[in-house]
Amino acid sequence: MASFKIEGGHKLKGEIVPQGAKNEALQILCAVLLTQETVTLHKVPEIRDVLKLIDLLDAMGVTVEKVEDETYKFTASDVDVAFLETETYKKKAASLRGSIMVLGPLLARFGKARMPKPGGDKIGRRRLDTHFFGFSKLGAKLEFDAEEHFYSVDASDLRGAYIHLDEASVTGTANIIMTAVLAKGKTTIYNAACEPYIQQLCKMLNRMGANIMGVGSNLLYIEGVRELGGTTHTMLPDMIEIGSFIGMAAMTGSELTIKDARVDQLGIIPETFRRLGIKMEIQDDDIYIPAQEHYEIESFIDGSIMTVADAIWPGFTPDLLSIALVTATQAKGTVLIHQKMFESRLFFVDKLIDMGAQIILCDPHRATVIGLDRKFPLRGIKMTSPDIRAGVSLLIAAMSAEGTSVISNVEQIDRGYQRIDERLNALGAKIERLDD
Ligand SMILES: CC(=O)N[C@H]1[C@@H](OP(=O)(O)OP(=O)(O)OC[C@H]2O[C@@H](n3ccc(=O)[nH]c3=O)[C@H](O)[C@@H]2O)O[C@H](CO)[C@@H](O)[C@@H]1O
Ligand SMILES: C=C(OP(=O)(O)O)C(=O)O
Repeated sequence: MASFKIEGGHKLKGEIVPQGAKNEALQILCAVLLTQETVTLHKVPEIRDVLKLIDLLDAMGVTVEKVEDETYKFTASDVDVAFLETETYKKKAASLRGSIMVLGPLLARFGKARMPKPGGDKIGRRRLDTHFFGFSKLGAKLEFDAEEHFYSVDASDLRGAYIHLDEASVTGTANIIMTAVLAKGKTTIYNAACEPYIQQLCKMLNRMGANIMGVGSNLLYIEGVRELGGTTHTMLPDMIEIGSFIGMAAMTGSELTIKDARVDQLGIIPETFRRLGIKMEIQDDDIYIPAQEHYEIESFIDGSIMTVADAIWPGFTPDLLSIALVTATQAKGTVLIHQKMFESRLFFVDKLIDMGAQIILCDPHRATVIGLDRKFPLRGIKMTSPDIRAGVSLLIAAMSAEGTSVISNVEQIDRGYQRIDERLNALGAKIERLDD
C-alpha cells in the first residue's frame, strides 16, 4: 500500500487543468465493445480504474492502441467470448466497479455476458437489481450463482420494451441503453439517470449510428438498429475533480484557476460551493478562485441551518459531499451534510475530528459541521483512505493542517485522480509518495 506524506500549511497558486472524467470514461470504454469498427477516444484519464478497464478490454481481445497521452484507439473486431468464463476474467472484472458496464454491450452484441461481484468503493449497499431488471425486460435471462457471486446473462433475441426503473441508477441506465441500442424495435426508459456523462454516452452512440431520443431527460426513447460503426469521442473534464479543486482552494486559502472546466456541464456544483461561502469567478470557461482568508456558510432564508444533500442529477452529486464536508470545517457557520444515497460514506469524519474539526456524526447519513473559521488549524495525523472521495477530503484536510500527515492506502485516491501528488506539488503543495 502506498502512502502520501503531506506537509501542511502550503498555499497553492496557479492553474490546473482537470483530467478527463472518470465516470464518463468507464461508460465510454465499455461502449467500444458495441462495434467491430475503431473508436478513438481523447482525454482518457490515466487513472487506476480506467487503466484496469483498458487492460480488461485488451484481455478480452479488443485491440488497444495508445496514440499519445490520453488518446487511445480501440477495435473490438475479435472479442473472445470464451474468455468470460475464465478465472482471469473474474479477477480482472472484480477489481473495479466500472467493469459492470461491459454487461450491456456484451449482451447486445454477443447475446452473452458474465460478471463477478464488481469492485469499487465500499460505501454502503451497491445493488445491481436495476441493471438486471432492464436486461430481463429486454428479453435476457439472469442466473446468479450466490456461492461464487457470479452473474450470467444470456439472450438470443433482444426486443425493445417499456422499462420504468425503480431508481435512476447511473451505471444501470448506461448498461440498459447500451443493450437497447442493438435490440429489435423500440425501448422506452423512464426514470433514467441523465447526468452529463450519460448524455455524452448517448451522443457518442448516436454518432455510431444509434437512435436515442430524449437525451438529457429522464425519459429516453431508443429505436434499435442492426449494428453500430466507429467514431471519435472526447471526454468532458471531470466534474468531481473540479469540485475537489474548488474545496481544496478554499480550505488552503489558495488562489487557483481551474482551466477549461466546461462550466455549462457542472450543474449545481459551483452554486453549492458558493453557498458554503466560496467566492469564484467564471472567466470564459475557467473558474478563478481568489485566495480567501474567510468564507461564510449561508443560512436558509428563514435563518435555519443550511443542508447540503445529494440527489440524482440535476441534484448535487453524492461524490462531492465528502469534499463539501471537509471544506466546511474551516468555514464560518454551520452546515448539515446529508448523504442520502450511501450508508457508509461519512464514517471518515472520525479522522477529521481527530485532526481537530468540529463535527457531529448524527447518524450514518448525516453530519453537522461547525466551521472553525480558521480560529484553530487542523492538526496533521496518520490516517487511512477508506474510499476515493474520503481519501481526497483527507488529503485536502492534511494540506490545510498544521504539521505533517500520512495517508495510507492512496491507491484509493489513484483510482480516480491522475498523478494528483505531482500536479498539486507543481502548484506549491508538499506531498511525498511513499511506496512500500
Ligand atoms: C462508476 C460510476 O459511474 N460510479 C458512480 C455511479 O455509481 P452506481 O451507478 O453504482 O450508482 P447508482 O446510481 O446505481 O446508485 C448509487 C446509490 O444511490 C442509490 N440511489 C440511486 C438512485 C436513486 O434514484 N435513488 C437511490 O437511492 C442507490 O441505491 C445506490 O446506493 O453513480 C453513483 C451515484 O451518482 C456515484 O456515486 C458513483 O461514483
Ligand atoms: C464511488 C465512486 O466510484 P466507484 O463507483 O467506482 O466506486 C466515485 O467515483 O466517487
